[in-house]
Formats: sequence, C-alpha cells, structure tokens
Amino acid sequence: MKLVVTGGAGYIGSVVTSQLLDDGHEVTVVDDLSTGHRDAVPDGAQFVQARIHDAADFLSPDVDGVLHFAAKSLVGESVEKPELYWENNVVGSHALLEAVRGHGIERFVFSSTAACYGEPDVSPITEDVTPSPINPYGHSKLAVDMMLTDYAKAHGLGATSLRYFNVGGARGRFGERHAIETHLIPNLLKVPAGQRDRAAVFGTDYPTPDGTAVRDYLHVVDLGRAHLLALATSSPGTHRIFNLGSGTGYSVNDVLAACREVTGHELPADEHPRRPGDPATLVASSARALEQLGWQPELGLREIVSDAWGFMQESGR
Ligand SMILES: NC(=O)c1ccc[n+]([C@@H]2O[C@H](COP(=O)([O-])OP(=O)(O)OC[C@H]3O[C@@H](n4cnc5c(N)ncnc54)[C@H](O)[C@@H]3O)[C@@H](O)[C@H]2O)c1
Ligand SMILES: O=c1ccn([C@@H]2O[C@H](COP(=O)(O)OP(=O)(O)O[C@H]3O[C@H](CO)[C@@H](O)[C@H](O)[C@H]3O)[C@@H](O)[C@H]2O)c(=O)[nH]1
Repeated sequence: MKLVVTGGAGYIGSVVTSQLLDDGHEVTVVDDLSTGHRDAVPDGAQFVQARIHDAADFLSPDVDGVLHFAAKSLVGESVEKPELYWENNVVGSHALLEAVRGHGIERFVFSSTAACYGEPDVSPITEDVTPSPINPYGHSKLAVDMMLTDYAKAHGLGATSLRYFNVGGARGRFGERHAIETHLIPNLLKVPAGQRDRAAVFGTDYPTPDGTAVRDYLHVVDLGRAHLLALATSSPGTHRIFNLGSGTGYSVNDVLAACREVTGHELPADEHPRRPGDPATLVASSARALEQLGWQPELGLREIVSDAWGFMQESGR
C-alpha cells in the first residue's frame, strides 16, 4: 500500500515505519520535527517536513492509508498548556481528517492511549469501560477517537484507534529519544548509562502489592505488528477501538529489578512522592485485539528492557 505516516520521525512512528517498509509498503513520513528527529526516519521512506494542520498540501487521492502518530504527549505539559494540546492534537487531527475525507482515503489508524480511561476502578481495562480522562492530553486523544467514530459513520472511513498502554523497547536503531524524557524505563536506564547518578521512584504508598504504581508494558515491536494488522483488516464505515497491552501488570519496583538484572548495575534509586495525576494501576485487557485482529504480544518485560538498553548503548543516548 501507499501510506502516509504522521509523526514518523518520533519514537513509535519511526519503528512502525521501519516495519511497514520491511513489509513492502511505500511510506511517506510527515513530521514537523517538533519532538522528532530527521535521522530517525528510516531509509527508504520519503520525508516531508510539515505540520498535520497542512495535510491538504501533502495528501493525495492515491494514498491508501494514513497512520497518525503525530501528537504532543506529555501529561504534565498538557495540564500547564491545555491550549497547545487542543490546537496540536485536536485541531491538527481535524485538518488531517478533512484532507483524508476530501481525497476519499479509506484507511486510518490512530495512536490513542490508555490515558482515555483516566483512573478506572476495574482491572484489567476492557474497551467497554467508559472513558473518563483526567488530563488535557487524555481529553485531546479521546476527542479524536470521537471524531473518528463520527467520520466513519457519516463518511465511510475505515478507522482504528489503538489505545496503547505503556510502550517500551526498541527495534535496532529505532528507539526512544525524547529531549524531555518522562517515561520510566529510559529514565531508569540513564543511571547505568552514566547520564544520571540515581533513579527516582515516584510514589511508594499506592494500594498495590509493593506500594509502587503498576503498569502494563508493551514492546514497541509488538505494538507495530498491531498497526499492520489494523491496516490490513480495516473496513469502510467502521471505527474499531482496541486496547493494546500484555494483560500483566508490573510495579515500578519490578521494572527497577528488571533494569538491574539486564544491565548488571546496582542502579540506586530514591523514593519520591507520587507524581501528580498518576493512577495506581493501569492494566489492559487485549482480548478484543486477540479475537478481532489475531494479535497478542510475543515479547515480555525482559526483552523490552534489554532492547531499550541495547538501543541506548548503541546510539550513545
Ligand atoms: N510512548 C508511549 O508510551 C505512548 C503511549 C500511548 C500513546 N502514545 C501515542 O503514540 C504517539 C507517538 O508517541 P511517541 O512516544 O512516539 O512520541 P514522539 O514525540 O516521539 O513522536 C511524535 C512525533 O510527532 C511529531 N509531531 C507532533 N506534532 C506534530 C504536528 N502538528 N505535525 C507534524 N508532526 C508532529 C513530532 O515531531 C514527533 O516526531 C503519540 O500520538 C502518543 O500520544 C504513546
Ligand atoms: O523516573 C520515573 C518515571 C516514571 N515513574 C513512574 O513510573 C510509572 C510509569 O510512568 P511513565 O513511564 O511515565 O508512563 P505513564 O505515566 O503510565 O504514561 C504512559 O503510558 C500511558 C498509558 O498507560 C500513556 O497514555 C502515556 O502517553 C505514556 O506516557 C508511573 O507511576 C510514574 O510515576 C517513576 O517512578 N520514575
């Protein structure tokens, strides 16, 4: 297929672009490089530096599908500057969708998020749990999900929202390189990499088995496979929503232990208060993805940490 990947110079978009190219697709990456890197765009992909807001300029009727990763995705920043999240994630996605509609492009895969669910009191979380985001980032992603439902119904778009839980790991030279890094695994690995002295554990008084927050970690390569399946099975006039996770929760202390084991570093860590807005536990049920896409993760926490560590060592970042 001839595909456009927005945000393909970022972490997840660059990995998925490399998988799409390996699968024989023709890919154009569109990215404004606001948080991405030109050298992260895989060889073999065309590159257009543009904002999604200008989609009318870069989309054409011969495009078979759009994979939409481009977004601002820092929860704390979204609380301080909600206007940025509505303008970039919602207004930008609307412009993109209008160009998709105008050209009659049939397939659309969107990076949604577990943040749409807020702090649900059920675990694991199925897609039937009522979304209730607790920050502007989650609001902006849920708004686009709702837009997709409406466009699919009214205009025949074949849309899929993939609600990722916690993504980690790398695929060879494609990995996580955020200038502002908030994610647990790369931050822990900065200690053995010599970029910081001690790790930070945010919150030790959660109602979880060891008091630290529990999350569902998913390898970016498994996540990428779900995108290829979503694209292949897309159906006009339908908006599907899938939670993507492993169904297994790991605490911050579990992840710390895995990082110590993989790197052989003692990895000293300090206990800090909870990070504002962090739920205690977020674990996905991906039963729907298994049933409808035939998807399930193949790689576990150990591979996630060791591939992230391999990427950090090789790239020197
Ligand atoms: N990393 C995670 O754990 C996680 C979890 C759930 C959902 N997501 C979603 O997955 C997607 C990718 O996340 P990531 O971690 O790779 O982030 P990233 O910041 O590495 O990548 C996002 C890319 O989009 C580009 N971009 C942003 N706004 C743009 C615009 N208006 N026009 C063109 N390009 C623009 C950036 O330059 C960047 O290259 C995001 O939509 C994010 O919300 C990520
Ligand atoms: O140095 C650190 C960094 C994080 N944490 C904690 O580790 C857990 C996981 O944090 P992080 O890796 O930042 O992921 P989340 O806050 O769970 O958010 C990610 O996962 C969500 C889905 O679960 C997505 O919606 C978000 O986009 C994505 O950033 C949280 O309890 C954090 O407080 C630490 O203890 N120390």
